[in-house]
Amino acid sequence: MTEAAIEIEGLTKTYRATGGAPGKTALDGVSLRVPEGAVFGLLGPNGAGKSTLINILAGLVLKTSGRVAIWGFDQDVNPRNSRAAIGVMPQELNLDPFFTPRQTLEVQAGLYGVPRARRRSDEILETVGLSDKAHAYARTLSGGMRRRLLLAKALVHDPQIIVLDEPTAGVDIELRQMLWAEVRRLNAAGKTIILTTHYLEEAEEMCDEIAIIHHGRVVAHDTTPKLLARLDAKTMVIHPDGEVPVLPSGPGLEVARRPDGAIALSYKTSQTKAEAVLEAIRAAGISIRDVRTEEPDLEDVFLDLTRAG
Ligand SMILES: Nc1ncnc2c1ncn2[C@@H]1O[C@H](COP(=O)(O)OP(=O)(O)OP(=O)(O)O)[C@@H](O)[C@H]1O
Repeated sequence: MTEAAIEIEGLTKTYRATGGAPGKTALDGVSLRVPEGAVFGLLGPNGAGKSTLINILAGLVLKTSGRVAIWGFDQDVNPRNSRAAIGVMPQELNLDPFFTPRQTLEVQAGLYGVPRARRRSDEILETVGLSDKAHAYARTLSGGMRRRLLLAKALVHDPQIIVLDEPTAGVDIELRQMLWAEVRRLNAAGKTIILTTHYLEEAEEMCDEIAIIHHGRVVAHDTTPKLLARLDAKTMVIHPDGEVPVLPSGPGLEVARRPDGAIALSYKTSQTKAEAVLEAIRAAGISIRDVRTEEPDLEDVFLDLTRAG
């Protein structure tokens, strides 16, 4: 088994009641292991507890109970080392408006105790495409540029683990591509990546492993292919040659007409073989002009797990 980049055991967080608002349990016994070198997706509906979890990892929110170890360092025993091993690109675009990108990175490097000789501010600005803005005030940067700068900030102390909290929410295609290319590059260089996203297609494409959080609990955690295999559902879509007065039928088959004239036959791959589906089509006297299959995607898995409640 690969080493764990992050190990979380029985993590809970209850925000205290304030000014009339009741207390809120945002994390309710979360246990997770993020393997070294993974691109790990943290998914969940709004309010599921993702930001709370990330903020605890980043040392910005205090947990109520449980254990968190980052790069082998227990947060309670070794807070400095565990903080040094992780860099977080937050969701909010909060930057000091009077610092230039270069100053921002230098200040961040100072906070993390990176010696001058080992600072790479110019190189990092180049990587995120901000070299020409190195000396512009942060308040003059566009939203996309601020996001690039936040990523740059997360990289300053060269952490082993990089957390990106919804990095591509509301960004244009060019920036999204740059961010994903950067994630791939960092991962190829050996970094462990944790990201939250609302774009399930992206999680499906980018992540080796995915955990789905719902109401502060982990409701699923698996490799992406295994998570997708869970639904065990397939749909065969055929375009018939000619009229189809009677739809095919058979055990375990759900059959429907589509508006474009296609016929969709859904079945569970564990119970029904494709051959049996084809047999049902032939038995109904249908000749097939065209056929394709549809498999469930992450969105189906996600909805299946989070729909109830
Ligand atoms: N500082 C706080 N005080 C009280 N409750 C909070 C606080 N921060 C978050 N919560 C509550 O904890 C729960 C989890 O919030 P969190 O922000 O972690 O969810 P999330 O999964 O990141 O959601 P989103 O995708 O919308 O960012 C929510 O019910 C939220 O209202």
